Amino acid sequence: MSTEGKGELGGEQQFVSLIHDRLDALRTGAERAVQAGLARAATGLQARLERDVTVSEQGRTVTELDAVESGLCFGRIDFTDGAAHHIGRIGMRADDAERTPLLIDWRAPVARPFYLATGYEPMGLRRRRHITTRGRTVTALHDEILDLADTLRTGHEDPSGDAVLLAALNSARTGRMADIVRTIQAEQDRVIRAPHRGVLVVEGGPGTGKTAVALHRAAYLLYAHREQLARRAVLIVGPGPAFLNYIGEVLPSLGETGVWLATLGELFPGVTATGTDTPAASAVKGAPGMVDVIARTLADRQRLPDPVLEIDHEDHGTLTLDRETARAARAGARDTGLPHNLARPHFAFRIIDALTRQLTERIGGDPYGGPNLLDPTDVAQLGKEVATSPAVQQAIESLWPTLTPERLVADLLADPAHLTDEEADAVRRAPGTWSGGAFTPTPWTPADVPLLDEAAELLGEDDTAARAAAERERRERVDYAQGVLDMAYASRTHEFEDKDDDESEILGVQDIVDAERMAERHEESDHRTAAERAAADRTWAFGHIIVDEAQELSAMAWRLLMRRSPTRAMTLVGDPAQTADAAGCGSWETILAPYVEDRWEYTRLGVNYRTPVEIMDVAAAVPRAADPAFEPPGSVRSTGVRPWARPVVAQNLAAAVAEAVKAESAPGAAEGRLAVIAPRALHASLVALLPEVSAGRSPDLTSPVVLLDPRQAKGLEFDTVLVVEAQTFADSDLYVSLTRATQRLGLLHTAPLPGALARALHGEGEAPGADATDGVDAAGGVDGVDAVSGS
Ligand SMILES: Nc1ncnc2c1ncn2[C@@H]1O[C@H](COP(=O)(O)OP(=O)(O)OP(=O)(O)O)[C@@H](O)[C@H]1O
Repeated sequence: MSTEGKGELGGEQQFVSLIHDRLDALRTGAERAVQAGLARAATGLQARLERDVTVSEQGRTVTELDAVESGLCFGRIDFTDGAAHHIGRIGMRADDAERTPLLIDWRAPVARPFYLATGYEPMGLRRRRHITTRGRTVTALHDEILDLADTLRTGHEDPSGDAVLLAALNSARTGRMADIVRTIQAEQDRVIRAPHRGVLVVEGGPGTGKTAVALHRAAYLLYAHREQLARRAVLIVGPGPAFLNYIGEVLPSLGETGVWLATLGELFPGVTATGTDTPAASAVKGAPGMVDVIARTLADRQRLPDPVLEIDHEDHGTLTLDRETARAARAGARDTGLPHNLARPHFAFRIIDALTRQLTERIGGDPYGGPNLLDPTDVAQLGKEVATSPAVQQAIESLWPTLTPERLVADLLADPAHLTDEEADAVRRAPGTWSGGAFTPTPWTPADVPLLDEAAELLGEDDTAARAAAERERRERVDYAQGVLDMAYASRTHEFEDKDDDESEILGVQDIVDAERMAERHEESDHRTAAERAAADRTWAFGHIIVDEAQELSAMAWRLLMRRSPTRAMTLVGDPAQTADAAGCGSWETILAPYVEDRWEYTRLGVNYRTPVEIMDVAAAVPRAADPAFEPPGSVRSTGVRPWARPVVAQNLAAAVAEAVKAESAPGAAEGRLAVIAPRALHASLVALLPEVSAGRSPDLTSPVVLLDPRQAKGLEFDTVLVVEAQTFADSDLYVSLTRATQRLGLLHTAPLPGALARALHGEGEAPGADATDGVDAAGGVDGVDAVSGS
């Protein structure tokens, strides 16, 4: 056996320094281009356009290059045929004539053996190397020998092949999710690189990497289908603002900034959903029956006179509109099949026509039964007068009002019809409150957003005025562009003029671009990314949609998402055992059948990378109580630290939590971040005793101690978790809360814990202390050992 390890670290250091120099050069180039662009006085349309495009594109490049700096190169694969590639966050080429590849993008097909090769299936590899860096310094190498006949050794061998993975999993959390690009596991890689078309469902228990995989899949899809997806944008839907903050850095660290991360509550432009619903309200609002309820509420707004409507026409006295005439007009408008606001002119036309006939009859009617005395011009004039009469317009508005989605849904919630009494009571709410002469609208909730979207579909947007304005603007741009072209023609060079135009090979700008095209190009100079434009457009069709915690979405939410995904290119990740929302939609079959029937793929992730086995054994007792066959995903780690539980008397609860936080933050306990997960009703009292804590709707997760309610904890993770009053949590909330810790878990409770959980904590058969005692004293120190059971 020989060793080629001498100088291996030095060799890799040389390479890493080289690619960082190259990164610097690329960044400097982009920064200079931005500076030069900003300094350039661009007067013409074309020049302005070019300048703006350069500044925004190069600006984005600078941001992207900055973000991939850390851990730029993390791997190397050596093939048995002597070829070798370094793998990194982005692809880079040398600045030579051949543009020699330096660093291979982790998403490139050639990088795949880095993630998939095994001793059994080496995929042509002799060796896989993990390169660990701090800043620009190489600090460690871990080599796996995949060609068993290979006797060369480097001195950096990692026989188990999981040292880098375990180091990543054991490292202290930062409050921001990190990418897993260095250690993607084979089952995850297959999901990440699955075909872009169609619906892919990825199911897996807590900590199996569903979120990580979803994010890396977005980056992969953008790499593999850049042309298409950069234009149509990728949307990732996550459960809440705290979660989006938590995952916000992953995609930039992979060099991707063009993905829109949003909660359901953000998917209706112009509406910020800051309100919350009771579980009963969200269940009613999410049910599929709401489609019918909204449609019927809208139909109610298309009213009929009862029995007649008297219209006081300014010039011609009272006109009467009877129920039958209005009904015929309504039927005609409905028969157009157009949305409400677009069908309104059809209704109005029929009403105006009927009223004009009435007036024509009154003014020109022959009492002896002869033909009407008015000629067609008089009738047309009368029609005009009727149509422009404010009283007539008002009558039409009262029967077929122009509606906004906000108006329709607010009215529905204020006075819910077509629901059972119980459902109506659950959702009923005032549109707002008056105070000191000012009206404050009731905030929208996330469950309102799909209702607004549904209403918007039924209402349609009367965009006649907007389209006319857009056409006016376009004409102005064309005229301006024509002016620019005329000037360009007038100022063409003498040489050019000396030549016969037809034969000339020198093309002027007017030869290659006409005014229409130039105006279009100006319009294209909307420098927002596709993701930014998509965020502002309710009708945007996304190139791909990824839904995290997909099990939470209601039937109404799925309707909204499917509208945004006409091609049905979607990745849905979730875990039915963690379903918390009462409106959560049940099985994947139920969710997907209306949209794709059974044409969807299903895959499972089976390894838990987050929660050590000691914690998972306890957490699994919760779903197992309802389903004895329940099997959690197998944990990849064990810490030797058992979760603890401590009963406390109610009046001491906040003090006991503060004490536990202190003890769990002391040297010797886990480093990193600690979360207290407690019912919202306790937050005020806990905040009072935890001065350093970050709490609220979107707490700062990078703070050492964070206070969350169980719903906010969804998708997050911390080194240490303290669950307070677990016995009050719904099962799924409890399961989620218990599976958030990477190192240590403690429970504080003022009443007995659910039996199955207590037994798991205390060891089978041992009854927990049901009566609360003063836990602070009884705890006898929070050393990670259960003070109650004494285990
Ligand atoms: N291949 C991997 N390499 C390193 N870390 C990983 C890997 N896969 C997952 N992890 C880590 O495991 C933890 C759990 O991952 P993630 O949050 O994606 O799981 P999840 O399935 O979405 O969990 P939950 O459903 O409980 O929210 C994260 O810290 C993630 O970085």
